[in-house]
Amino acid sequence: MCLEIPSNRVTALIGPSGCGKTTFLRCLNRLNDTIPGARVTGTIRLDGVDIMGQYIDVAELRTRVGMVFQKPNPFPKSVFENVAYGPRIHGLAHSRAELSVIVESALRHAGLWDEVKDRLASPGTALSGGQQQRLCIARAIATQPEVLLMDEPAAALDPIATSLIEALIDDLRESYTIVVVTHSMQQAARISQHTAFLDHGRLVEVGETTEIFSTPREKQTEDYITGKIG
Ligand SMILES: Nc1ncnc2c1ncn2[C@@H]1O[C@H](COP(=O)(O)OP(=O)(O)OP(=O)(O)O)[C@@H](O)[C@H]1O
Repeated sequence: MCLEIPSNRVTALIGPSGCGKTTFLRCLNRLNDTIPGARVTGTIRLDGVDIMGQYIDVAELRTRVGMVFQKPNPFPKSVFENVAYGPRIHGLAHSRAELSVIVESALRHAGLWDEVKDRLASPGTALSGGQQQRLCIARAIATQPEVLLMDEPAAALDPIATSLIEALIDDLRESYTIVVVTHSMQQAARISQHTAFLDHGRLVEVGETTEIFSTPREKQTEDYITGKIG
């Protein structure tokens, strides 16, 4: 079965615990390459090009396909440096002034600028959990990726910080293609337009979110969304 991830939309990956959502997400920017014994079959194409191909530059792939993890993981550096790091190592800025413009723009886009503009030199780890996660999103978008992968990005946050992240995901899809793993079906229904249901390492069904939740085609999907399994 083929999963097409449409651009400028949010695709949610749902399914019972342990069904392989995170593993699948990590295939999309080849993060599983680092796991001994991991083996990938099938084909994953980004803009028509097989990302498992031998000529793919994995570091470049990861700038095109950024990632945000469940637990906010800012670098032990200042707020500014957290966001500046990627653009600097990829040579996206030619001067400190250009770098500042990129950092401000990423922080604005992540909905964090007003809260941190007076503390850019403070450690990123001193921010609240929700702010740290938005900092990680700013860090991910600072290199202008095409795709943003998010692995349960709000799972470690309180309800207010969660709703800020959900609103942000909705804003970001204008500029990025987003794939989100979520444990919460309510969250998938709120934030995504496209949903894929996985079970036991297999893609069972994929479609418009409204259809998956109202009229699933597969019994397995129906059992999951009605709470009979999972
Ligand atoms: N297609 C697959 N083939 C073989 N093993 C797999 C496959 N997908 C996942 N696994 C293994 O199953 C386990 C659970 O996978 P994973 O963490 O990706 O699931 P998950 O759906 O994200 O779980 P959770 O919802 O609990 O976070 C891992 O040990 C992973 O290596």
